[in-house]
Amino acid sequence: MKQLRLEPINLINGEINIPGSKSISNRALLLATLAKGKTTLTNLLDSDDIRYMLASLKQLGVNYSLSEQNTVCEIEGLNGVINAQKSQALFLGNAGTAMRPLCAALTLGQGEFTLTGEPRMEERPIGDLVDALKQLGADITYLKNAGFPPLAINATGLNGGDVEIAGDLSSQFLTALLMVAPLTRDDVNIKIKGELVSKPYIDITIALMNQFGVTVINHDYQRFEIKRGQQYVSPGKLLVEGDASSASYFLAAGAIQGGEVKVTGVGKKSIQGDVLFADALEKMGADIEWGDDYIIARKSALTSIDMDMNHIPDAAMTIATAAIFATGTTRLTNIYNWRIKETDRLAAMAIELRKVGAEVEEGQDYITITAPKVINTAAIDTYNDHRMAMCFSLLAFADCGITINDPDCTSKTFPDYFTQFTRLAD
Ligand SMILES: O=C(O)C1=C[C@@H](OP(=O)(O)O)[C@@H](O)[C@H](O)C1
Ligand SMILES: C=C(OP(=O)(O)O)C(=O)O
Repeated sequence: MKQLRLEPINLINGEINIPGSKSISNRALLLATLAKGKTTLTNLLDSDDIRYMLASLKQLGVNYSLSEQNTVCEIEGLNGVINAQKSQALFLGNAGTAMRPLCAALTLGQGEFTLTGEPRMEERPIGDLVDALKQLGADITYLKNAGFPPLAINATGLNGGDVEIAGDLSSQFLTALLMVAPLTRDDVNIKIKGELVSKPYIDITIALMNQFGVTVINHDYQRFEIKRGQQYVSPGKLLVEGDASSASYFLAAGAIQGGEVKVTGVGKKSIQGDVLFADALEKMGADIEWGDDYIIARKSALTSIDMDMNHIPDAAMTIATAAIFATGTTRLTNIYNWRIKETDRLAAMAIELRKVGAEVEEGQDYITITAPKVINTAAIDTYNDHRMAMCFSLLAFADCGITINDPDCTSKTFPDYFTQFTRLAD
């Protein structure tokens, strides 16, 4: 296994233009496919999760061209649903933002499809989405375990109408349902069962649907209405914002060991909820400056926080490792769904934080972290989870440095993360 040794970093400084948002890239690719007209996406993310979406679209006959760096994509919209003459088997890695939306989108047209993924994808639930799509007439079969990929879809189009969907495991199910709703045969009225998690991701979905000309009426995240007869229309050009979750590592770095770090491509005008990570960091004592299109974090003494992190589950992992550099006990709550992401992140985080000497309490849906008096160096296991690798890079600010096992797992969302991180430390 490859290992990356990060020697102690005494100062981190400078500016980084954050690569495109994963959440926006994959949503925009799918909406551009369904839309009328040609869309040019700029600052598209070039990473595994986006490659799975792009490869699937190609296999489904969507015409697009990519620039040399894979960051500009011109897509010819289908002006409607995806149909396939012969059955198609799509492999979607471990990309939730490809698996869930494509599962829904493929039920809209005609054809036979199978959706498969990496072993971990087969442990990540999709039953709540499948149940909702079945209420609208979808024919979906589980090929291994009920409630989980791989799936077989026999598509004949979706009826509209009233539909209930559980919201308490993942917002991606609702995102997928919302995106297909305008292309069903009737109005769609969605009722959320249970408390919806990760709400800001629904705001991203609705904002992008708006940019493609479709209106969603949101009744306080409990009911959503989508009127029939709406059509996705290309906005022409669409600039993908920098990824706010990816920005979190650099902002935390600035707060712990700046100098100052400026992230560009994401700022106060962002549609991504993960920019609220900067507020959480500020609560810990960081000196934060906001611009329309940038955020700066400067070094300050950090103290612990006790915070509900349901709205920023991905960036919350960065707070967990930043807590090693804060006084007091940090408590991150309402994060049950960390357990069903790339790995069981609550278990993995607890094990790895203990390796560096932290006192950790792992609850079913929370974690508390007390920094050690002396931080130990360790070889951090990353569980094929890009965010485990990236958030533990902050341990390079300890006097003893850190070793990251399998650092290349960042390819899911940020292939050259460690090059960029160490560049700012030079
Ligand atoms: O819709 C999205 O783009 C995402 C939603 C979140 O998932 P959950 O809704 O499952 O928390 C987040 O963790 C994931 O990285 C991306
Ligand atoms: C949960 C994540 O990914 P996915 O889109 O596969 O759910 C993540 O990127 O942290």
